[in-house]
Amino acid sequence: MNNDIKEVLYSKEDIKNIAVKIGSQLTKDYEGKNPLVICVLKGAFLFMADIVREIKTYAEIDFMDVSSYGDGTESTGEIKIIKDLDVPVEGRNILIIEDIIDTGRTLSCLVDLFQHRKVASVKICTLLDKPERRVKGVRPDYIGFRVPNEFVVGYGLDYKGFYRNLPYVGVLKPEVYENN
Ligand SMILES: O=P(O)(O)OC[C@H]1O[C@H](OP(=O)(O)OP(=O)(O)O)[C@H](O)[C@@H]1O
Ligand SMILES: Nc1nc2[nH]cnc2c(=O)[nH]1
Repeated sequence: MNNDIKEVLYSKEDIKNIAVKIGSQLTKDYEGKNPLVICVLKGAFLFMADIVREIKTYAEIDFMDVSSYGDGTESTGEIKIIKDLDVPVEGRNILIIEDIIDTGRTLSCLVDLFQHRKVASVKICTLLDKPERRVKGVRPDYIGFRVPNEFVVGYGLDYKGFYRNLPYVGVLKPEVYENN
């Protein structure tokens, strides 16, 4: 699997360090606010697990499964809610955890949904931001790294279901796409 990677962009250590840094900021920002921290599945599962352990104040967690990519690397422009939250969100301080923001369609849809559900606040924490690809005006509040306009995999991010279990974020070799 490692042989399919052209370049490692963020190592396991880079990711650990940024999770500690963002976690410490979140601890300060959410002290006394009892946030509901929401993991957007599947890609954010590893970042969620790392980031919540760095939030050193009371926080509840929940999961949503949302899909915006039908196959491979191209956006379909459609957002599907596959699994909704287990708890009501009215009046809550919501912190959405994402692995990547690309076109912004997924987050734009989610922020609208939470505002419609009358939350007290909604903020976004993403490991990766790819601002060059934005078609919706979504601005994350906490960003791990700004990535170039390349399709990245690893640390939760997949290509056709694979590579999520890589401990780092990297770029696939072109021949991997060509052979698929
Ligand atoms: O900004 P956008 O263009 O909307 O893209 C970002 C979304 O794409 C990825 O999810 P994906 O739908 O691939 O599902 P997954 O997390 O299950 O891999 C990622 O986890 C974000 O949710
Ligand atoms: N795996 C992966 N999923 C994405 N979804 C939106 N952008 C990306 C990306 O660069 N990699």
